[in-house]
Amino acid sequence: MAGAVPDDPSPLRPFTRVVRVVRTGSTNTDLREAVTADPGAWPHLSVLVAQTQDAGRGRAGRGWDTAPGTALTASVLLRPRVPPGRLPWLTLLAGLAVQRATAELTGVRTGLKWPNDVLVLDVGEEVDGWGTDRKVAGILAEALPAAGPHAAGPHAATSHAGAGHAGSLAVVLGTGVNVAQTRDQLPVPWATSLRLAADARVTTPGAEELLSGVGRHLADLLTRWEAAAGDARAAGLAEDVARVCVTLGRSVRAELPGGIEVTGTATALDNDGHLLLRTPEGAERTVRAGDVRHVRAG
Ligand SMILES: Nc1ncnc2c1ncn2[C@@H]1O[C@H](COP(=O)(O)OP(=O)(O)OP(=O)(O)O)[C@@H](O)[C@H]1O
Ligand SMILES: O=C(O)CCCC[C@@H]1SC[C@@H]2NC(=O)N[C@@H]21
Repeated sequence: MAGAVPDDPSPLRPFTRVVRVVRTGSTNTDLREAVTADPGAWPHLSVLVAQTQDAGRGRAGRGWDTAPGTALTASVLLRPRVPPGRLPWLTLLAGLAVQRATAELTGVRTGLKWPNDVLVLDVGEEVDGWGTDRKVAGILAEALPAAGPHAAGPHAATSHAGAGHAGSLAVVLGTGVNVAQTRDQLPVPWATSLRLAADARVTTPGAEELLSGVGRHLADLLTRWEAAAGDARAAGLAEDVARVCVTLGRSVRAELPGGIEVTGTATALDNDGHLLLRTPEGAERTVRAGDVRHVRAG
């Protein structure tokens, strides 16, 4: 990462450490490398934010393209005190934090597409796989391999009993939000930005303001999630996610790893945050990973 700026003297709450860079390839790649090299320097809820990202990464090896200075591109280091099996919820909870912050700051109606997309709802012509919704943000969660005694960091010192692996998991949670792009600056027809989607009378929030909103919601959701040892249903979080997850109730085509395709109606999220589908034959299928496209019923 080039042009590292010294740590902010008045860090954005609730982040524990804020590092800004002017320009880099990928904040996820940088944060992974930095945490691996010096785990003790990156407490739970540290954030690395870049003004410009030149080689952003999306899910499934795809790129994440944002014109300089038009987007929020940030990665947060988390050491969630939950059993590893509950980790799929993290992407959904981060999506919920972004959904809430974007809606709150712009008045734009946003929702989640399982598992990692934040959408602006009902704003355009039909686009295959996206309906009339448009993608405004994406989440890329990457778990780090367990490391030595420092891996738990200071956060682990407060770990609650019963979480088992308390503090030993480290996850880099990347968030990309399209803030101010014009139509021409967006890489795909199903993308939008907050500026394009918001009422012209609304001032689009800056990336910093957005980051602060996302951080506040994320910290709140994580506290509730950890208090229930990762059981999102018990914490009432599964319901919160389901309320804004527009994939549920839709006809979808899921492309599973290995190229297998399953179609059906998305009915629910299971206890681990996986998507349940009811196939036309009446069978139930669990989608744990892969791409989901929203298709028109009938
Ligand atoms: N700023 C952005 N906003 C919304 N979506 C984006 C953005 N940048 C990249 N994408 C997404 O990334 C993908 C394009 O990335 P890339 O050019 O690496 O794709 P690819 O691997 O060639 O994709 P595909 O297999 O979909 O053709 C698209 O699927 C698109 O959803
Ligand atoms: O929708 C996706 O496929 C996920 C996109 C995630 C993009 C963010 S931008 C900040 C962080 N750094 C990256 O290289 N990727 C994530």
